[in-house]
Amino acid sequence: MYKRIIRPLFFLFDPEKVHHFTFVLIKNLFKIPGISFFIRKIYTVEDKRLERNLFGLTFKNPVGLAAGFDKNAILYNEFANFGFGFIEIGTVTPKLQEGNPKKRLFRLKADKAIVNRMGFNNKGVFAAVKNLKKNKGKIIIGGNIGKNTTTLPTNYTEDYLTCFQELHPYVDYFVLNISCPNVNSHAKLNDKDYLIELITAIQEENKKFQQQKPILLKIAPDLNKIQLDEIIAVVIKTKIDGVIASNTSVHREGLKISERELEKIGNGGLSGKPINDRSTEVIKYLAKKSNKAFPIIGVGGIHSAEDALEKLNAGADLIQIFTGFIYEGPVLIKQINKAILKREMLKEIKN
Ligand SMILES: Cc1cc2nc3c(=O)[nH]c(=O)nc-3n(C[C@H](O)[C@H](O)[C@H](O)COP(=O)(O)O)c2cc1C
Repeated sequence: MYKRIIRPLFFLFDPEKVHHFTFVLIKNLFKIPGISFFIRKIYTVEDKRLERNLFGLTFKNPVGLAAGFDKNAILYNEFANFGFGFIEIGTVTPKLQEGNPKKRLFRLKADKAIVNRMGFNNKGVFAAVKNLKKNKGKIIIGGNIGKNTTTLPTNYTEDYLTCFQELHPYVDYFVLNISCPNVNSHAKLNDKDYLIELITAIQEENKKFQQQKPILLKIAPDLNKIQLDEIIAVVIKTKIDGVIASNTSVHREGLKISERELEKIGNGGLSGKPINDRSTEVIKYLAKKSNKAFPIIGVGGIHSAEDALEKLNAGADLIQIFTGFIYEGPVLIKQINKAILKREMLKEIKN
């Protein structure tokens, strides 16, 4: 139904408008009595063998919704019914920001991909907190945090700290987003010494709370081996809880879309099928080189159960989807969970 009717209809219109329209539609759909139960029945796979214990949290299953989809924490209660094991809200910044001028979101249909240069458009951390106070407690929530575009490099840490302090009571884990290709001035966030300084400041703040929350680092898929080695060194030195690999890519190799069309689209981060292999390679490298010293959340180009299993085999402990959710629909979550369950059952038989 999704791929035959809903997707072709949605794909006739501007992607950003469709995103907002879908949010209104889902919000209203879930006002119908009994709909949560019905949707849960269709999409959820419940089985103890899908559970994952990481960072002191119990995930009902390893399939999450990646950051950027529910930036302002509007639909996480509703999305919880689609079978996800966790949902990451954000990226939120201290102050509301409009992001880059429109048009800034593009479908590359032949490639099953998206290019976006949204630029951290969000309503600010206080709006997110207001929405998170409505949490019905159905699912693990991650808070992905960043800095405002206009913030001076001297105040980056302050921005991350503000988001961290405000969100702390309302999310289960944190992600420091240091890898968005759509906001300039990320150079400093690639600097190893500054990264250690930032992580340490956030960890110190974490200690002030009665219950400490896990903190992860979200990295780009475009890092070379030297840069990945640096990330490993930073993670080990700071003992940060884990890494999310990866964000969108600035590369454009191997796409089916014509050069002319690509030029018309312009800058932005590429997501979806074309970044699948690169993201898996990054996960594999991090896991192998570090001797699996820290948990990894694998994201980037998962459009099928096979893609998801590949990420897990490469060393991911959990996975997230974004572009695949748009192209394949919510059934993808169920397909992945069923495939993971099948794998667990086979393991049991072998043992
Ligand atoms: C439109 C759009 C907006 C995004 N916004 C964010 C964001 O705000 N913060 C973030 O960490 N990642 C963001 N991402 C990156 C995704 O979370 C994910 O890492 C990336 O798209 C790769 O996964 P995918 O191929 O399954 O889409 C965004 C991606 C897209 C397509």
